[in-house]
Amino acid sequence: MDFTDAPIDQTSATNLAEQQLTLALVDTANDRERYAAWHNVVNRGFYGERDDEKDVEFLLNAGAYRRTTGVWDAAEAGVDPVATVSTWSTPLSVPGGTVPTWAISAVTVAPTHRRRGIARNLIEAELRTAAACNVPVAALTASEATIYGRFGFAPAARVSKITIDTKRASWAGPTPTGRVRFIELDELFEQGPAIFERERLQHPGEIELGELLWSGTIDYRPGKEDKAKDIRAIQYTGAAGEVQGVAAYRVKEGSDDKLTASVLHLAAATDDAYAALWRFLLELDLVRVLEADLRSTDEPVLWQLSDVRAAKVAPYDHLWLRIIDPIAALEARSYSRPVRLVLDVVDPLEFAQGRFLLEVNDAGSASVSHLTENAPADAGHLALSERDLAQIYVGGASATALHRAGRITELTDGAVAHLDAAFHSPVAPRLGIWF
Ligand SMILES: CC(=O)SCCNC(=O)CCNC(=O)[C@H](O)C(C)(C)COP(=O)(O)OP(=O)(O)OC[C@H]1O[C@@H](n2cnc3c(N)ncnc32)[C@H](O)[C@@H]1OP(=O)(O)O
Repeated sequence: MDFTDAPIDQTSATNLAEQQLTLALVDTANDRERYAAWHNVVNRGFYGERDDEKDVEFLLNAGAYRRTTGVWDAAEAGVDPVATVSTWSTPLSVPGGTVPTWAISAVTVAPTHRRRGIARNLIEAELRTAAACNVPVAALTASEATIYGRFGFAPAARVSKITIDTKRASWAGPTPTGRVRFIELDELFEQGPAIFERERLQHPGEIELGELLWSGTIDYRPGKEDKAKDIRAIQYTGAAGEVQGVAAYRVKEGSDDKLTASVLHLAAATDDAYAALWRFLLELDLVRVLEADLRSTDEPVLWQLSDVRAAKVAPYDHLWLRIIDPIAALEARSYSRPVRLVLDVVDPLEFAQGRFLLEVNDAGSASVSHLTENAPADAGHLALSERDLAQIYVGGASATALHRAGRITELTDGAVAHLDAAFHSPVAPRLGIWF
């Protein structure tokens, strides 16, 4: 079953009906009024501005492919829902490939209806629907770190906010022979997704970028140029003239009167583009501070500065994952070491519950089976929660650290070290966008 065809989850629909609430999908192809209302409720939920006609036009074109779900209260007049959620299936980059993933976004519950279990019903419905569509992983970016652990999500990839004192550091990286030039925002809008797409597959933790997410990333929507007057865009082309990278930035006065260049996004499909775009930004005249958010925790630019202390790096949780089907999820990625491990996974919501034998061959491919009997004596053995599994899944967390934190239990000697060695990703996972 495709994610767009899946019906509304009956368990949550029944639960919500007890409060005279209706769980339903918005027909984005035919019901413009309801979609516009739904989106304005999302904006209100995140304290954003109301949409105008141009926004609705853009959002309908760029966002209609998603499952647009709302909750309506029979006691409320009009078409505004009291809760919203937007979901779609997307490939998530994992070491060695991608895994189909249920992306969850735009979760809001109106302040008039908060803490009545509406969000719980929405999220659990999405997990059940993803399972029914055979999508083994769910993903989200969280407004607050305290909400989603109870649903089995864990912070699987951290990102960094990097702040560079540009007067202290000069460029110490390579000098590519291609060219950096300014481009208009509509060119940036067109070129970005293809570059991002090439870059995405090199980084575990990234999801596919469509127009809607790209527009949010660069803070620009076609037809809304007036809102983006201060955004500048650049492009790097290689010696043969092919576009290899793009970046967008704003320069403004920071709190201490220093001109600050804030990078909205830098996408580089090659190391040359990466170096050329960072160098351009680092050498902007008059600018004293360069800041870039949603960067990797292992960003090469830190090793391209003459003074490493010129950069402050602040890491934080960003990509949250939830394992729905451990067999499909674990078989979708590759591993850094051959191992034979039994994982006893405890999951209060039962999606990932069970004993699994993970066998990784010399080529790093896994075969995973569900065990109903005792763990084989010749395999390493561990016990962990569904959240621990999600946290280590793309290589963004250390199993050793989770073991020392009292979360992963080692049932045979050395099993944690084997788990760590196998799950390690040479490229630090990251997610360079919000969704
Ligand atoms: C993926 C995303 O879209 S992230 C964006 C999340 N949305 C926002 O931050 C927008 C503003 N906030 C909201 O719209 C709402 O407060 C929501 C969506 C966070 C919560 O909606 P509610 O319907 O009030 O949540 P609900 O009543 O279902 O609570 C479910 C559980 O989460 C807990 N919870 C709800 N909100 C929060 C919170 N902000 N922080 C910590 N725990 C929370 C509840 O205590 C409850 O816990 P329990 O069931 O384990 O006892």
